[in-house]
Amino acid sequence: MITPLKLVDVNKQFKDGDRQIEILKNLNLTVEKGEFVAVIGPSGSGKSTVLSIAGALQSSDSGQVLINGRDISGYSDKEKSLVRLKSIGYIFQAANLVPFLNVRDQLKLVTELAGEWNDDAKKRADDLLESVGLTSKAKKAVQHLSGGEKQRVAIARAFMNNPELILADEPTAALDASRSREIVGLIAQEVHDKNKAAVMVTHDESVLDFCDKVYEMHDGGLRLRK
Ligand SMILES: Nc1ncnc2c1ncn2[C@@H]1O[C@H](COP(=O)(O)OP(=O)(O)OP(=O)(O)O)[C@@H](O)[C@H]1O
Repeated sequence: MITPLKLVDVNKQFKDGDRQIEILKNLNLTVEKGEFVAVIGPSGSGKSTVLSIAGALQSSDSGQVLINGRDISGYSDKEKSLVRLKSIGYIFQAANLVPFLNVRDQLKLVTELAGEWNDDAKKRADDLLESVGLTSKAKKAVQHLSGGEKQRVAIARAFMNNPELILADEPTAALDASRSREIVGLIAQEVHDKNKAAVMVTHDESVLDFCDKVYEMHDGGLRLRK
């Protein structure tokens, strides 16, 4: 079985004035198919940095980043953008939708970019909208949706290109408690039903019961919380 995400001895430093700070130190993380993993930890401990390295949005200084078994560390920008488009679905704190497009067209857009807007994709868009409860709003411009509805569109969009890996950075930050559980429940459902791998960065302890494993940032690495 191919492992969707494996980080091996990843290091990352940032410049802080004239000194270097080590944010990630020999960090290791493996996420298998069907696994929904949470990463928690104090502000500034490096959670978003882990996610953006796993998502080919920034590079590590050293170590391996294996997406579906292939080390992307040495990939060109063009190769990395292909991995981002086809193999990874992103869900951010703000849903980051295109305001003037309707709900269904948000899903169409990412698949058109991948050159795959065919009959299968159209069916997948409709199935995904149904699974997040938005069939009746498919033609509505997203600027008129509530925060929770926008986040549900973002979830459907993240799954649209059938990526093996889903990365979510504080997906509930803008939502109240009951909407937060609804949103994370939907991510868990998609991950488990479709055998995807997902990593969610969060500070929201009330949604951790949806996750199969919870890791805490500790001294630049990750440790499993019992
Ligand atoms: N591009 C950058 N240049 C310099 N420093 C950075 C950069 N990106 C992140 N940092 C620093 O690295 C540290 C870790 O940032 P990161 O955003 O990963 O933390 P986090 O755990 O996600 O925090 P939060 O919970 O507040 O979002 C912080 O001190 C941050 O200021």
